[in-house]
Amino acid sequence: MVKTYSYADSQDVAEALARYIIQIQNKTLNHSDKFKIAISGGSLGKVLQKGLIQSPELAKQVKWHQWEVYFSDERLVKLDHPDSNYGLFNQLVLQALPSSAPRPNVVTIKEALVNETGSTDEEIAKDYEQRLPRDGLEVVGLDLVLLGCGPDGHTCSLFPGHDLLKENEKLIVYIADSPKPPPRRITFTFPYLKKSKNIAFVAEGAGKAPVLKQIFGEEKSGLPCELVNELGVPVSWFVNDAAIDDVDVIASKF
Ligand SMILES: O=C(O)[C@H](O)[C@@H](O)[C@H](O)[C@H](O)COP(=O)(O)O
Repeated sequence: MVKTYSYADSQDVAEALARYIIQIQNKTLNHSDKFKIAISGGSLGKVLQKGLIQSPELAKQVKWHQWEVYFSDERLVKLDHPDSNYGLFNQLVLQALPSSAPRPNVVTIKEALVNETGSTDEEIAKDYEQRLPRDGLEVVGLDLVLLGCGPDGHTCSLFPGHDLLKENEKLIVYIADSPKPPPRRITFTFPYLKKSKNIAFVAEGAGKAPVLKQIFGEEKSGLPCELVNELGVPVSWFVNDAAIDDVDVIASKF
C-alpha cells in the first residue's frame, strides 16, 4: 500500500508528482464531475507550480475547472497573511496560471472568524468540517491528499506526541499550541485522512533523510507520517535521492 518514487533531480520529482495527480484526476473524472484534492503548505506549492504549470505537456492535461481544493491544514491568519497556506497556494499556483485558464473552486477557512484572541478557533474548525464534501449526510474522503513531511515527522498540523494524534472522532480540529509557528491552526485528523482515496507525500533534500530513516525503519517510530502510512489508504512518497540516502526503502519511478 506504500510506494516510494525517487529521482535525483527536483524537476523530475515535480513532474512525476504531476503525472500521478493527473492520473488520479482522470480516473476520478470518469465517474464524477469534480476532482477533490487537499493541499498542504511548505514546499508543496513550488513543486505543484513546477509540475502542473511550468511543464507544458502536463499543464494542458490539468482540468482546473473541475478541481475542488481543500487544505489539509491551515494557519488561523487572514488569507493574505504571509503564513496562510491558502496565501501560498494562491501566490504559487493560482496566480501563476495563465489568465485564460479556468480557476479551481478553493475551499478556504472562514476568514471572517479569524480574530486576535483565538476564541473562535473551534468554530473555524467546525465550519471547515461542515464544508467537507458529502454523500447525503455522510462526509466523504477526498480523491487525493497531498502532504509534506516535517523534519520532526509531523504532517498536516499533527505533531509528534501531541494529543491530537489520539483524536478518533472529529474530522477537522483546531490546535492552539503548534510547536511550529504560527501556533493557531486547524488540521485534518487521522479519522479524516483515513477516508482519503489516495495520499501522497513530497519530501526533498538531505535534511529529510534522518526522519525518513525513522519513518521507514524497522522499529515503530510513532511519528505522524508513519501513522499515515499505516492507515490502509494507498500512500505514495515522491522524494529525491538525497532524502532517502541510507533509508531502507525500495524506490522506483512513477
Ligand atoms: O502548515 C505547515 O506547517 C506545513 O503544511 C507543514 O506541515 C509542511 O508540509 C511540512 O513542514 C513540510 O514542509 P516542507 O515541504 O517545506 O519541507
